[in-house]
Amino acid sequence: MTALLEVSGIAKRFGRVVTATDVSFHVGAGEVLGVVGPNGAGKSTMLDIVNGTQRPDAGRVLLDGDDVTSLGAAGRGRRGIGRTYQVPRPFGGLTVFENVLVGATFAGGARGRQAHRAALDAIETAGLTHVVNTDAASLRLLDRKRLELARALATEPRLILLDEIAGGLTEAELPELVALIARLRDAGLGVVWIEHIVHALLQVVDRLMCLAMGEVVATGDPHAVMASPAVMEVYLGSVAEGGA
Ligand SMILES: Nc1ncnc2c1ncn2[C@@H]1O[C@H](COP(=O)(O)OP(=O)(O)OP(=O)(O)O)[C@@H](O)[C@H]1O
Repeated sequence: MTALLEVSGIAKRFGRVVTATDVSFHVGAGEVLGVVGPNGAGKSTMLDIVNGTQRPDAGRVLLDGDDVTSLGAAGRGRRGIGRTYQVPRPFGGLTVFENVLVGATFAGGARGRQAHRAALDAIETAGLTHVVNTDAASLRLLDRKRLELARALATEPRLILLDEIAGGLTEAELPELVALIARLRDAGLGVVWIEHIVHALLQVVDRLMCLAMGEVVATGDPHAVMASPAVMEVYLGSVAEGGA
């Protein structure tokens, strides 16, 4: 069966910094792949390569079996790849609705009533209806995270890439976000979720991949991956060095 996303043999370097060496993984529709790894492992760069904001030096990105490696971010957005960023940057001075409408229109390519409908659906799915007309600049962090998600959902993606969306949330706020991601998965989206808060990831991911220094250290059953000697070494090593 063709995976929703198939990434194969990706290599990428920035000057002398190697951020990916032969990285391969796949994600199905209705599946959540968690991605862990120390700071600088190449996790965000991998999302950049999947959504087309960075070009790999080698390797291919297939969406539903179609090679999209040569498409830019806009083209991939229209093919169904949505993305959130580590640091939410809503347009201050615009309401939540206006921010999401921008996502639906410019990233999603929708117009008029269709864009309006996509924005409202995304706002409802992300749990932002109560602040739909609030200035985005005044949102608390959890709602800014939801807004980041709603802007991506407004493009009506089939695959959504989440970059540390739980970062900075309180323990009390995490279950809401985890439940929201589970709902996306249950609605049939493929999800790739990079996160340092491993216990949140483990509540929802179907498979886990650990990256370190641009290489896949382990991938598979989430608990087995976290317990594997290679991953323990990555984490104990990075703890010993004062990292993540
Ligand atoms: N545009 C760029 N130009 C030069 N170096 C870059 C660029 N983007 C990323 N890098 C480098 O590539 C390496 C991997 O960065 P990346 O952000 O992908 O790691 P990460 O695993 O997401 O880290 P973190 O968990 O801290 O977000 C780092 O050494 C980073 O400095």
